[in-house]
Amino acid sequence: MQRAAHGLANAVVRELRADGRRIYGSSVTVLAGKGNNGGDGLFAAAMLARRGMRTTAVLTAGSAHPDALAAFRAAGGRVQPLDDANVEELAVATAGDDVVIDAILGTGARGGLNGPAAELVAALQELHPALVVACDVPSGVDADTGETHWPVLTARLTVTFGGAKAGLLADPGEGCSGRVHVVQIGIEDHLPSPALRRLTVHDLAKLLPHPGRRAQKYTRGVVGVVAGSARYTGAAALSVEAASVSGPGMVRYLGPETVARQVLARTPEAIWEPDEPGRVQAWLLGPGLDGSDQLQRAKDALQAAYDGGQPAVVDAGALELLPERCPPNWILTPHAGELTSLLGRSEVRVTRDDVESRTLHFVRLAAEHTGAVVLLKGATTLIASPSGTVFSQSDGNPWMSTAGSGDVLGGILGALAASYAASGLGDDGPFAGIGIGPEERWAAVAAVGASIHGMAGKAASGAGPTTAAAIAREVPETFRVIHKYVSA
Ligand SMILES: NC(=O)C1=CN([C@@H]2O[C@H](COP(=O)(O)OP(=O)(O)OC[C@H]3O[C@@H](n4cnc5c(N)ncnc54)[C@H](OP(=O)(O)O)[C@@H]3O)[C@@H](O)[C@H]2O)[C@@H](O)CC1
Ligand SMILES: Nc1ncnc2c1ncn2[C@@H]1O[C@H](COP(=O)(O)OP(=O)(O)O)[C@@H](O)[C@H]1O
Ligand SMILES: [K+]
Repeated sequence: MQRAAHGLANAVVRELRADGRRIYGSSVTVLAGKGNNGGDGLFAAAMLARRGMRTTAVLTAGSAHPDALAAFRAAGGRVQPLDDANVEELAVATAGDDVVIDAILGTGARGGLNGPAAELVAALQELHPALVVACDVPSGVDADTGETHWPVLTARLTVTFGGAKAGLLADPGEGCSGRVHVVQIGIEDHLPSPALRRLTVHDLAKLLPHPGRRAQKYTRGVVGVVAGSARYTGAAALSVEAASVSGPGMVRYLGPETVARQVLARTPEAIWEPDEPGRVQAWLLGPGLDGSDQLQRAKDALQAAYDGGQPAVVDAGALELLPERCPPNWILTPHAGELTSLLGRSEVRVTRDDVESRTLHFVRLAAEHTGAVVLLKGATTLIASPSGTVFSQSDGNPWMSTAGSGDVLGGILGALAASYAASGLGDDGPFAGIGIGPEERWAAVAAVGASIHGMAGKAASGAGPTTAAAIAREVPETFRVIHKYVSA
């Protein structure tokens, strides 16, 4: 607990300094519950008091961790028990402080806040405190699932102990957590392996396909794309362009001539396949499909992938064409609305709101039911393997929620699937090197794609508007940025 508190106090100090604030004389209020989470918060506040901060503890449950409370008092902290009568007064006072530490509930919570603690947090959320730091997990967020019991005080920083909890890496919990800082407290060897895995740029550097010296286009992987229609020409143009710049040997486009002309005007490297397509190592099926001809092409391609054992990235309109059970090297890419329909196909009746409030649960369920990798798009993208592993990537920014952004993701994924299918995901390759087992490799491939898409989008956006086309154009530079980490 001392290590955790120390890590928390240090993180508060760093955050204040980064804001250009002095530590001495600044004010901090810790909202302390009665369990160990409150204990961590009180010990941390005692350390901050000894560094000259003006400290207040609001005890939200009447009692508090006895040793931590004693340490806090001994360090000169002021104690304010919360009750029905003083909620408003304490909310206003707390919101005026330089720092608020949320240490009401941690991993031992059952359900969310209630009574005066809930009222205090709801009032504080409205008052927008300058800096909120959550202890271990924002109170009200389920540490195991990311499901939230409102109200929750949105943190700028969550200081968590031992390892990043799943609830900090899946929405809506991630949306309440701000940046996540992990403090090692010496119990890591005894913790179960984390339920969610996030690939870092160092992982990507190891995993990205790299053409060997004697590479030629057919050894690097060919991706077949069935996308677009007279109505949604752009989806074809964007997904083919994105596929083409994501490192395959070649892109074959299947679709009507009118659309193909526009696709080729943008990406002359692509090959139009009016009739029987040539061989491919992977498929991208679905962006912007409309009309029976394109649906038929997607159906035929899906059948070819099924029979030939090729990976297929299945998006948008093609999600309706899936068989009941998919091969484990297929990657389905629904957004929350499409996941709702996908689950409906296996008799799981949910609304989009249900999916958005339990992202981890439903993405896992969809992978279980379909047998495929399911990539749920959103601010945080979750990728569930049918084997149970879930990756969480959050590399983009909200400017990426723009029409066609998903088509670009599809193109990136299709190209990567072709590259990996051509080079093999081998037993002793880079995936094994970073502890990714054979049964979770296609999910890892999808996570690589989601991460590249996010990084490219963030680079294209900076901190302002961007377009899907700009995201695609940023992909080659994103590969170069990642490759710089190879020797780092
Ligand atoms: N584990 C470790 O190795 C380490 C753990 N560490 C720290 O411990 C934290 C976990 O501590 P914890 O187990 O004491 O639980 P915690 O989250 O403080 O709250 C539970 C308390 O609140 C109560 N309560 C429950 N639900 C409630 C609700 N809805 N509304 C109101 N009250 C509710 C419940 O009381 P009950 O209802 O059972 O009487 C209980 O007393 C963890 O997040 C981390 O900060 C670190 O020090 C590093 C090492
Ligand atoms: N708030 C957000 N922050 C970061 N990325 C986002 C956000 N919202 C959406 N995205 C990303 O943008 C893409 C949107 O895809 P999709 O919903 O299929 O849109 P479209 O069909 O218009 O292309 C996804 O990759 C998703 O992860
Ligand atoms: K907390």
